[in-house]
Amino acid sequence: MDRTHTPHDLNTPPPTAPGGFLVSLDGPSGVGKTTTTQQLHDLLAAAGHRTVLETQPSSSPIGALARHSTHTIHGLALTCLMAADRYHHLTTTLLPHLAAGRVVVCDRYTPTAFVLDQLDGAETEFIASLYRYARPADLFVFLTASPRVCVDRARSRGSNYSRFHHTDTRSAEREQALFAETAQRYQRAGLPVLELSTQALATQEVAAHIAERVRAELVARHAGRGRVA
Ligand SMILES: Nc1ncnc2c1ncn2[C@@H]1O[C@H](COP(=O)(O)OP(=O)(O)OP(=O)(O)O)[C@@H](O)[C@H]1O
Ligand SMILES: Cc1cn([C@H]2C[C@H](O)[C@@H](COP(=O)(O)O)O2)c(=O)[nH]c1=O
Repeated sequence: MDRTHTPHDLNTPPPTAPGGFLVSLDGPSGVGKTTTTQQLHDLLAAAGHRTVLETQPSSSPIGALARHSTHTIHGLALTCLMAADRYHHLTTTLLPHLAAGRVVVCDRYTPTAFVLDQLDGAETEFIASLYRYARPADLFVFLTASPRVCVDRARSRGSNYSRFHHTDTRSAEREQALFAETAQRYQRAGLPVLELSTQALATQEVAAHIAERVRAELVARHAGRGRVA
């Protein structure tokens, strides 16, 4: 890995991001998405990137409805509600940020749909066609940890308001398996995927690792080398 310009080199301007850069973080409940997203945002901003932090479901009225309705809305209705929020979020918020050249760090994106919508009965072909027009992320980060660790973290954090905030290991195992399948699906499709365990690394280290990959992708893009493998 090229370490000549780490995110901590505040004296060297970071590579710019014409067209913006979208990095999404997905993974099972309790794996550390929200914590890592915040730290990644802060790290990139400290390195001089124009960075915004976004979350899905979004903060719009559609997103608020989706986020707080997992106990009352099920199956395809929830799948479609999440898709409505995601497209609304894209057109009103994510795409304008990207057009302005910002680095957007997003807590959950389309990979979550492949997992949670499947858990609710949707077929993968249906989910794939639903998101045919969604701009892919420039880097899809999949955070991993053992189901036991995820359940323990979610339990100790509290505030488990959703039926997808699993507090039993069997559900967490199923969720973890679907995230692993989804990461493979994205890789097979040629999309840029980074799988990273949060089990052995402190949150700062996880965020630093992702920030380094973002920088490497931007450097490669800048140099006309396309993407980091
Ligand atoms: N790398 C880590 N090492 C140890 N603990 C962590 C790590 N990352 C997050 N945590 C802790 O795990 C708990 C869950 O983290 P967080 O809320 O960020 O997970 P999440 O993936 O966003 O969960 P959910 O999808 O359920 O909202 C928090 O108490 C957080 O402090
Ligand atoms: C993006 C997305 C989210 N959900 C559900 C999963 C959770 O219940 C909430 C998100 O809250 P968290 O604090 O990030 O865990 O929304 C969903 O069902 N489908 C989706 O695509």
